[in-house]
Amino acid sequence: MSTYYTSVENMSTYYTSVDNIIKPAVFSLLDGVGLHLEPSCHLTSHLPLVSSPTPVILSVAAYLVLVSLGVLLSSSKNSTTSSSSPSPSSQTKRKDPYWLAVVVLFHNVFLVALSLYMCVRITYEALVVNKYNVWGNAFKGEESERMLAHTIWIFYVSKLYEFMDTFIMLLKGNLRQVSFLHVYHHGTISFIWWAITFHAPGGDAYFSAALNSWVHVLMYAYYFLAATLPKEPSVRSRYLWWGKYLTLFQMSQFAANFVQGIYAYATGSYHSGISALLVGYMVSLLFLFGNFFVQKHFAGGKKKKSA
Ligand SMILES: CC(C)(COP(=O)(O)OP(=O)(O)OC[C@H]1O[C@@H](n2cnc3c(N)ncnc32)[C@H](O)[C@@H]1OP(=O)(O)O)[C@@H](O)C(=O)NCCC(=O)NCCSC(=O)CC(=O)O
Repeated sequence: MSTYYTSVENMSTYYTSVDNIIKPAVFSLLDGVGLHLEPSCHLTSHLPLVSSPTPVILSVAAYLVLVSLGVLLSSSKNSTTSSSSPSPSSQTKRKDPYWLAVVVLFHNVFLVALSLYMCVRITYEALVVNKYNVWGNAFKGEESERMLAHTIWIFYVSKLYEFMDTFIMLLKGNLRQVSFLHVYHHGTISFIWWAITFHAPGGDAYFSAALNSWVHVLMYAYYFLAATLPKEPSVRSRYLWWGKYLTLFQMSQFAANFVQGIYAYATGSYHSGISALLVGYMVSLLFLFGNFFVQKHFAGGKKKKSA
């Protein structure tokens, strides 16, 4: 028992010394680029994973290491089996192990339900309880904003949970899905929402959180269908034809956040550093998703079909 307590104590001392390095380094780096996040918000600073950037930084680092290892392992597995590569017809019949199919099913159902909850709750707290306008809202840190701030915290934590998407892709052997776009998006979005949860979990931040939650209701419903439906191309084109419009909807979301970020920056309604970060980030996502859309539905997609 005492060795257990000693090792817990050692771990916590080790974590504190790591935190003492990472936390000031991150804040001075952010200050250097004009993103002043201190002081922390009193409505969220006591919640887990908020008071310091260290947990989110370590989580992203662990995610990147695991994904790199997963990609290396899958690639070497693919190259050793390439001599006996399966025919396209056997690939369409390839089945995931039962346990993985169940995990994917629950993961997607859970995220549809959670995203729906977050979308409704954030919209209700912002527009009904706090009587926000659609855009141009400052975060005041008032008591009436507590529930909104707490739901934004759930939204931030859900971005860490969404790392599961990449592990699902790797476990299914879908290396094509583990793209730069995907890893860039998953590896950065949690840090951005940590910054918002830490300093200003309300005001105009409600807009992108509510909109993204709504997009994710549809996205995880799409993934749920994609995982449950038979792999025959005729079935997929019959029930998953709307994937193309989902991508366009995601891009419209980024465009709306881009314009909203410029509006918030220009009017000074919300934190200027976070608004500027949002604008730059949306440009990168628009570019990457635009490229994904063209590759999948025009260039690469057409080539694949004719191959
Ligand atoms: C239509 C999209 C939603 C997804 O495009 P894809 O090319 O990945 O779609 P696809 O038809 O190949 O996906 C079907 C495959 O995903 C598997 N699948 C099922 N559930 C999954 C999950 N939770 N995560 C990852 N993959 C999953 C299915 O079993 C199936 O594999 P099988 O065929 O083997 O059964 C697109 O718009 C998109 O987002 N593309 C970018 C890629 C990406 O990583 N997006 C998600 C994070 S970005 C994001 O989240 C932005 C945002 O916030 O809007």
